[in-house]
Amino acid sequence: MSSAALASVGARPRVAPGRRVAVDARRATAARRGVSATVRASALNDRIVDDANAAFAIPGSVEFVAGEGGLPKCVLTHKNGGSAEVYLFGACVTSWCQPSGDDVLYVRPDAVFDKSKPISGGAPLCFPRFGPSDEMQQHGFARNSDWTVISSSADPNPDDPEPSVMFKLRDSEYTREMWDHAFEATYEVTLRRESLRMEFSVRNPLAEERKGRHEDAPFDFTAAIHTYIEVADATSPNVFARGLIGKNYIDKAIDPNVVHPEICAGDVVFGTSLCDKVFLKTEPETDLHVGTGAAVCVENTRGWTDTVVWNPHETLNIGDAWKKFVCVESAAVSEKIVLDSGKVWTAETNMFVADVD
Ligand SMILES: O=P(O)(O)OC[C@H]1O[C@@H](O)[C@H](O)[C@@H](O)[C@@H]1O
Repeated sequence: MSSAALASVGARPRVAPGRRVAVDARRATAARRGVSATVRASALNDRIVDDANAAFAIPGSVEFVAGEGGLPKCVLTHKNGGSAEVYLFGACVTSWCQPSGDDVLYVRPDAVFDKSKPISGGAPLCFPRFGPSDEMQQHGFARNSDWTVISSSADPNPDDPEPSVMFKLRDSEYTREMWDHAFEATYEVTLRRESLRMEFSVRNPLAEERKGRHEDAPFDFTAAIHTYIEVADATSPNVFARGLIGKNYIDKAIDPNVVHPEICAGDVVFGTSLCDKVFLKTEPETDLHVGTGAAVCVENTRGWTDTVVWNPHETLNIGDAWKKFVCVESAAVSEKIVLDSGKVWTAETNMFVADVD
């Protein structure tokens, strides 16, 4: 060790031995608390998995297991070998596998499964705000909340069941701190032979159902299913989104508050810079050609009005992983949805894979 280094070690402020012990003791207590909080969280997760299995498991079709970080997730399995996985945290679909085992969805390498932030990947649900907001976190609190399971089924045909699970989220102290409205949201995910169906509903309950909580009043919201789709290489000319020509779009990479949207003149390609485009009043179907001779078709069969296409390019700290996905998002953002008391708004997305070569 050089004398300069020795001098700097010696120059450290001295801590009185008693104080050091106190600090160490506090650290040890905090560490013990951390450990017992982790143990408690893990016991709670196990109980949620057990309870969900007891109430909603359907052998061979619907099962609940501990996923990444021990978080509870639902696994839907189709007789044809396909499967889908949905975390109760955020009601986030993180996987949709074809019978071949290929996953259509993409989970980012920086995704964490400890509830410190939404799951970054799969198909996070954005509600009651899409994008940044003064009232709450980006894309709303739904993807940051624990949803509960309320039903499952494997109807309609026992010989060809379509496994399905439904989740519910209601207002809580946490949500009302940001958005002071009573609401009930449900989200149903169904694995069909050829497709994945996601139905999202929001209900504004009547005051009489919530004694003393609130008065009948409308609320407004925006929403989206923020689907990450895996692609071969986003920089390839064979990777593009089709179905948006002639639609007005807001280029958020340039100005999210633009007044006069541009008109889409061709397929949407990626690779040169951030792509963050909100296409307004779109047709039901947008096809993402993923560069393998297949396209993932995102069909907004009900409710959704708009389509967002996002590829971050190098704006995230995820190395080259930005080349592995493109988001095609079913959205209701061009006009806020206004929902009166007693009314329900429903939107449905159906995804399927098509050969394009
Ligand atoms: O990192 P987040 O919060 O999941 O958001 C990712 C992106 O989501 C897209 O839907 C938005 O259009 C982008 O502006 C945003 O950056």
